[in-house]
Amino acid sequence: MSSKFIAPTMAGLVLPHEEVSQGIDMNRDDPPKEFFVKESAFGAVDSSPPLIPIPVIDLSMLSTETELEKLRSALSTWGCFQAIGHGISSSFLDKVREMAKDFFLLPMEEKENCFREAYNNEGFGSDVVLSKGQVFDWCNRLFLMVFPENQRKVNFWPENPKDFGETLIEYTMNIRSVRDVVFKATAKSLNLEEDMFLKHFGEKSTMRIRVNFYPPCPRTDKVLGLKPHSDRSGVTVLLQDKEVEGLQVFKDNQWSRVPIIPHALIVNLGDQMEIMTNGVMKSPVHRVTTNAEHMRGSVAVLIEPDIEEEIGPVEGLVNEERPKMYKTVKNYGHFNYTCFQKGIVPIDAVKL
Ligand SMILES: O=C(O)CCC(=O)C(=O)O
Ligand SMILES: [Fe+2]
Repeated sequence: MSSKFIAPTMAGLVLPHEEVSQGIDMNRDDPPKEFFVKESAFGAVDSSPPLIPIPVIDLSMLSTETELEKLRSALSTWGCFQAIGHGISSSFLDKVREMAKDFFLLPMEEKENCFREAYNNEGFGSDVVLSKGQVFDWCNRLFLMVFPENQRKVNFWPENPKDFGETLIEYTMNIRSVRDVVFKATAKSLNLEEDMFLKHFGEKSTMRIRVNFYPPCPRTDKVLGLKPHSDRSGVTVLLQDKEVEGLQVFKDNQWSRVPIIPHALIVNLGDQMEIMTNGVMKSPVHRVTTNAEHMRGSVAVLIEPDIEEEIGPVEGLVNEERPKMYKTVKNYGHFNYTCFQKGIVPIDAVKL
């Protein structure tokens, strides 16, 4: 029914939707007002708040009590950390970064083959338009299901760069091993059975990839690369740009810039892990600022439970002192999407 949309671009950015982009003077230097952030509980756009480093965890040391305790503390305060000792080579991480950049730098005619449909987020494009007055992100993304294999929509997969698909699959398989290590250690740090989270995520746990691309933006004071949000996933593993900063995490009522550690992967808990841990561990609110001179890229792998699995606080984390704080939900991804359409914060809607 809905056909692929062809939107004009501004400063190398595909604009969200024909309806939005119509009437915009493409020769102006300023981004359209639809990109200007509004006042919110998360304060103004500030691209240089304090650089308070998020914790660094060595995944190869998680067999020690000290590192396990650091993990528990990181996830119950920040909800995220920089993972080192993950076993993926720096050269392979660089290859993934290059592959993402090469795709975005292709001429628009080549990227058109991957354009998403108007109301579906799989494929390449800008924000899906969900409501009137929506503020748009200064970001284009390529969003693809990688696992389970039978759910891949290969018609959206780039044919160029040539080894895109192969690299993407290899990278996601590497991240699956990172997931297993993190889930087992997280369970252990909470005195739960080691396979607790892996079992709940199920055999058909999904892994989607979101390749984010932020072109330079002339109004860094008004426009965000990505608005404040917490991830809907169970856990997100993020490969940051090696040179251009932009990610910020909201903690204790203030934003902190996340420093670049070139070889690290950022592990970020999503809402579904906050629910499963009965709020012991956090799904942090984060955002991305823009940069006036440089483009920035990032590659996020979003790991979610099988949509048939019911997700709720796990046994062992609900007791008299800590009663059940979240409802049990199925297909949180869909629930999250409908909340956004109604302007509701998804995680708040499942709190008891
Ligand atoms: O680009 C980044 O650093 C963050 C991306 C992100 O938060 C997301 O894709 O959900
Ligand atoms: Fe995110």
